[in-house]
Amino acid sequence: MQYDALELDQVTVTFRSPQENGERYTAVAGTTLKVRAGEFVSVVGPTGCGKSTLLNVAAGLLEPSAGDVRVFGERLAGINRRAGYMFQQDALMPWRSALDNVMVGLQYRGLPDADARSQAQAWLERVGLGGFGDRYPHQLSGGMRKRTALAQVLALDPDIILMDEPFSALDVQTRQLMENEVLALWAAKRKAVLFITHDLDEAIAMSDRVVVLSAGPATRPIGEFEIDLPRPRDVAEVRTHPRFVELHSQIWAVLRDEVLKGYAQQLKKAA
Ligand SMILES: Nc1ncnc2c1ncn2[C@@H]1O[C@H](COP(=O)(O)OP(=O)(O)OP(=O)(O)O)[C@@H](O)[C@H]1O
Repeated sequence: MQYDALELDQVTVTFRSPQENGERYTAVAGTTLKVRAGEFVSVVGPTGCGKSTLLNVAAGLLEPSAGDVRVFGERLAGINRRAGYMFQQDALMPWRSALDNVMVGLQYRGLPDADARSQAQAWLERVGLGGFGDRYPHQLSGGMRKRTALAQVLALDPDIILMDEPFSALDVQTRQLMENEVLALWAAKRKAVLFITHDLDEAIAMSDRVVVLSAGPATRPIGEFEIDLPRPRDVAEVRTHPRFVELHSQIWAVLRDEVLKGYAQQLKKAA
């Protein structure tokens, strides 16, 4: 039997209020979500609905209040060692060069320095940064830092890649370049990907499947769509495909009300 790479089974996450007044906030409720081996799944939902919370649960950084996480059929306890995680913000160490940043995970794994260095260099070349290994993060552009972070994750050859709005801080052109690069790398290695975004166009262009979350509290999936667009895809070109337009309007019909609810909640919180 082939297990799913990742399975969130009836996951609920309840946070205690930071004010210590005993209040609780259920961010995610009874969520079941699966990513098959080699599948690219995006999760979209309104701002603040619980997307990062779900990813943190999948990474094993946050223990669900109820429900289970299974990784290739095994119940997850602690950190998900088969997953690599790419965050919204840069997670590069500012005091290490790009090469040293990519090397560090390999060194932690016990690889001799010379091997770690040559593998890290090969990954930097694959993401187009072969000549930039000696630069420090502050000497790199936003896109280059993202490429370094990508090399850092991919160098560890994880079976599952978790990405939390990794390109949201980039300008549109750099973002599309990065999206295409991720798709090309993914096509070569076919890892399971769980990709979080609030950008529906990005989700459709990249994915095999898009899962729509409801507005919080007690967020849960309210729609799931197979993205049957041909591959390989160019994320800019695929947007003009008639099927893309059709899928976009189908998914937006489900997402729209939730986005409005999410927005109204944000306004209430801010008042
Ligand atoms: N550690 C925490 N303690 C209390 N509440 C939290 C905690 N982490 C998240 N929350 C709340 O849970 C909800 C979901 O947060 P989360 O960051 O998962 O949303 P998101 O969909 O990723 O948001 P965004 O789209 O803005 O990135 C929010 O209302 C948030 O305030």
